[in-house]
Amino acid sequence: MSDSYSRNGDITPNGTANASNPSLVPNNGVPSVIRKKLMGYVGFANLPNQVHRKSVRKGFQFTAMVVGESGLGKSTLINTLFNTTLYPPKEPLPPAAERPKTVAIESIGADIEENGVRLHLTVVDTPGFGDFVNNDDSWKPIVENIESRFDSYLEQENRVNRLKVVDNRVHACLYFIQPTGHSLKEIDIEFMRRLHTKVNLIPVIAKADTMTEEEVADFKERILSDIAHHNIHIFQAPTYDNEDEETIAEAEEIASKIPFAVVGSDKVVVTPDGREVRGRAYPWGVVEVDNEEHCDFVKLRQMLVRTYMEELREHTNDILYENWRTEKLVSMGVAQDSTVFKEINPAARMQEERVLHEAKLAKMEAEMKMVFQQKVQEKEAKLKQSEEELYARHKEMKDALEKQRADLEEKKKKIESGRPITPDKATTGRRKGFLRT
Ligand SMILES: Nc1nc2c(ncn2[C@@H]2O[C@H](COP(=O)(O)OP(=O)(O)OP(=O)(O)O)[C@@H](O)[C@H]2O)c(=O)[nH]1
Repeated sequence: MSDSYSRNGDITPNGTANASNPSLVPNNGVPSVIRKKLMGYVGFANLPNQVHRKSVRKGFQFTAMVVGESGLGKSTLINTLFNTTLYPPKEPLPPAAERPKTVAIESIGADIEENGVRLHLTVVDTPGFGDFVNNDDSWKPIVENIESRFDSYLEQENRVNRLKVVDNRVHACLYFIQPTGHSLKEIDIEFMRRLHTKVNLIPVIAKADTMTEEEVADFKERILSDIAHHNIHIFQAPTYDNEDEETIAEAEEIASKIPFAVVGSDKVVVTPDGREVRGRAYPWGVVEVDNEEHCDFVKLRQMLVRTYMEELREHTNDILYENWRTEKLVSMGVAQDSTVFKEINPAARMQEERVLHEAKLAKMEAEMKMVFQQKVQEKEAKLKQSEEELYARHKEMKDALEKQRADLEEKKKKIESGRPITPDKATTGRRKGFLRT
């Protein structure tokens, strides 16, 4: 079967491979992707359906946090977003003196189902935020709550049995900005600055029906410039290279509406032309929640629920939680083992190989030096020994000559004094040799 394919999967007329395939050109040693066309149905096109079936069976967990001053319409918007009365109608607020003096954190959980898909939704409310005379530390209990959720996840990850990990981490934080029409307040900036590395921030302009279209546009511009000025990172809908134009256009359109100017209402009203819509009725007309010309509610729902809920969960897990976890473990003195990354980082691997090679060369050089020194020492020792031997022989010969000279001196003296010279035993004695001949 494979004989009739080229490496890029094109079937050539004569059944041979297409050698001019650019995908085979080595790319700095990194193997290129080889594309294959199939001759028949294999079955992996069903993978998305498998994932879908499994996910539907398991259901989904999503935790959204709502932060903003009292009365900005947080509960109403959550009810409107998930089309349910998650928050029952509220009692009027007690007098200021009787209200708690700190920001409280309250969660409401609900299992909701749409077309057979189950979602366990948790909404974390933060009553009291921004409601005090001094709101300097309003962000603190919220950061602590987000971090304690990370802590609980880390603790579950570190357990021996990790089969039942419950993800209570906050996946998105809707931050409600008061529709003042000016720019961000100190408390807004402080909150976003403290939270943007820990949670996916989605800023919304509350009760946008209280402003005109132009006021909303100007306000958005000022908010965005404040956000950019303070280097605050807000969640952006991601786009991928291989996505179709429609998806990219949708992501761009959603991004263009941030901060979302929203209107919330869980009531159905009748429009002048007789339609029943979710909205707010005014003497001058009806503001429709689900009408994109009236507000950005639809785009917010698209971002939070319809299109990017999974991206929000993924970004929380892969980036925000991962960064927090790294910082936490480093602060606890747990060091990162860099060798873990050597397989996935070719540059680091090459560097490591170079260091090893250099070390090997240095070792060889040291060994050669040692052998050389040893040989020199041996040669020196031999030379010294033969020098000593020569010296000894020289001394011996010198002594012998001295003795000979002394003997001759004595003979000479005797001759001069007229005494007969006693022949030397060695020279006068009869030699056996003479007698025999
Ligand atoms: N004009 C207008 N009013 C709204 C909007 N959303 C909610 N409201 C009204 O504002 C009031 C407060 O709304 P809530 O949803 O209770 O506000 P909240 O932010 O949850 O208030 P707290 O629970 O006190 O923090 C209610 O009377 C709502 O009907 C909106 O988009 N526009």
